Amino acid sequence: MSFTDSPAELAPGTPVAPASSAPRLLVVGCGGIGGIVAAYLFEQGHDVTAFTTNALIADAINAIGFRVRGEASPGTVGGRAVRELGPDTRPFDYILLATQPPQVEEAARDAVAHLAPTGAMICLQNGLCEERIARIAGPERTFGGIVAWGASMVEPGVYDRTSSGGFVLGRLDGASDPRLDELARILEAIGPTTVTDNLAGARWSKLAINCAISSLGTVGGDRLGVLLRHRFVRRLALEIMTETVQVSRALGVRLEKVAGTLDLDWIALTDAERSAVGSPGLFAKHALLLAVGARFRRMRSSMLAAIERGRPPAVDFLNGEVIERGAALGIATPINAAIREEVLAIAAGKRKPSLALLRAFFDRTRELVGAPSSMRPPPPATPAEPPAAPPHEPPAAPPHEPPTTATNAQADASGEPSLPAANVQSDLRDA
Ligand SMILES: NC(=O)C1=CN([C@@H]2O[C@H](COP(=O)(O)OP(=O)(O)OC[C@H]3O[C@@H](n4cnc5c(N)ncnc54)[C@H](OP(=O)(O)O)[C@@H]3O)[C@@H](O)[C@H]2O)C=CC1
Ligand SMILES: CC(C)(CO)C(=O)C(=O)O
Repeated sequence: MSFTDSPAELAPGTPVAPASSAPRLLVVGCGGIGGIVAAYLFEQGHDVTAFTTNALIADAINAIGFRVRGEASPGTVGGRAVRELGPDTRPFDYILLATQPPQVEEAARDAVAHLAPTGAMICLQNGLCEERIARIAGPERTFGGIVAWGASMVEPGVYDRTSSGGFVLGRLDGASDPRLDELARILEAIGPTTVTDNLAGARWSKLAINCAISSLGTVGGDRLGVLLRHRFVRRLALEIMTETVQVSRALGVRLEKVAGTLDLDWIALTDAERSAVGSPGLFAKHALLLAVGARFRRMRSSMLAAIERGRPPAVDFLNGEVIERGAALGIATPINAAIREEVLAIAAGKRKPSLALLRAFFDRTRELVGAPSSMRPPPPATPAEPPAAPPHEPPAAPPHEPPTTATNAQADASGEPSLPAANVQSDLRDA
């Protein structure tokens, strides 16, 4: 592939082929995701440049390298981070955008001059950012890259991979593209990577998860495992995901399973489940979320991390998208709207994230959903459950046992405290 000095947008439908020589890769943003992606790419010997606007991060990486720990970690990887890209920089074939959503358009505008005419920018952001980037780089040069694993930057240049998982790549128009296949082969070193012809379906499924997990994680101020042990948190997650699924269905989106297993269409609450408690279906959904919480227990909301670093939260790119698109379609999204307000209050310093704050949020929002509270007072064997209890009791628990996956909560490779099976059983009662 030959590079030109003035990369330009491709006309729609222009056939493109991957670079015939080793592709040049640029990672923009060296926080949790970008730092780990860059570390793996350096480790694999790719032609990669890591770019950050943050001097502390660049200095730490340039002094010691990328220090990665956690799931399948490569350890410390030598590599450099730059804070400037000179005009003579050779164009890149793939620019992986790894900023938070509020900064992604600015980052793309700054980087687009360095994108090869036949290259592509990859949105690693949660939300629906591809549409924004396509306006900057052109739809032919915009790929979605759904990140199905978790990461945190614990200090500049020090990264914690909080779960395994890979990527789902795709184009907005769903077309096949040899560049997607090439990129998938490159990213496979980080985790299993698939190419989808239904990017919208995969994006909306991930959006439903982030609207719940990232926002509840921000208000609750803790890791996923701790939060999802609480029935009221799972109930909120189900309500937020249900609203999101309803909007996506109205938009005609065919939802994809997340990581090939988590089926958002199935997990969305039925009308009966929204207003009643104690059905076997609801019990199974709680069991699934409990299993997800056990499997991904170390995940921590990147939105909470951004707020802690004094950055704006991505909530308008997550719940905000659902609220806005729902309003245009006449679909009510009261819990998404309420959690957005709560996140903004935290970002403004008016509230501090905590489990008690999340519990108060749950109690306050019961009237919005018109559903009876499904929470009975915590059983004595579950000390983690907060004391505030709704006044009335739910119907008796369904008779059957939760799926075995829920009790797998004890299996733990990370050294994090695990959830005893007895607690899982009692916690699932009265789902
Ligand atoms: N963390 C996770 O587990 C997951 C995250 N994601 C998505 O990945 C994205 C990144 O998340 P994460 O890595 O955790 O976020 P971080 O906040 O840890 O990292 C983002 C980094 O981008 C830097 N940055 C901001 N603007 C620019 C710019 N214009 N050019 C270069 N760098 C810039 C920030 O600098 P500074 O440090 O100065 O703020 C920060 O270091 C998010 O959009 C999130 O939606 C998806 C799945 C999982
Ligand atoms: C890892 C997860 C799901 C946790 O909220 C996430 O995507 C994020 O924080 O951005």
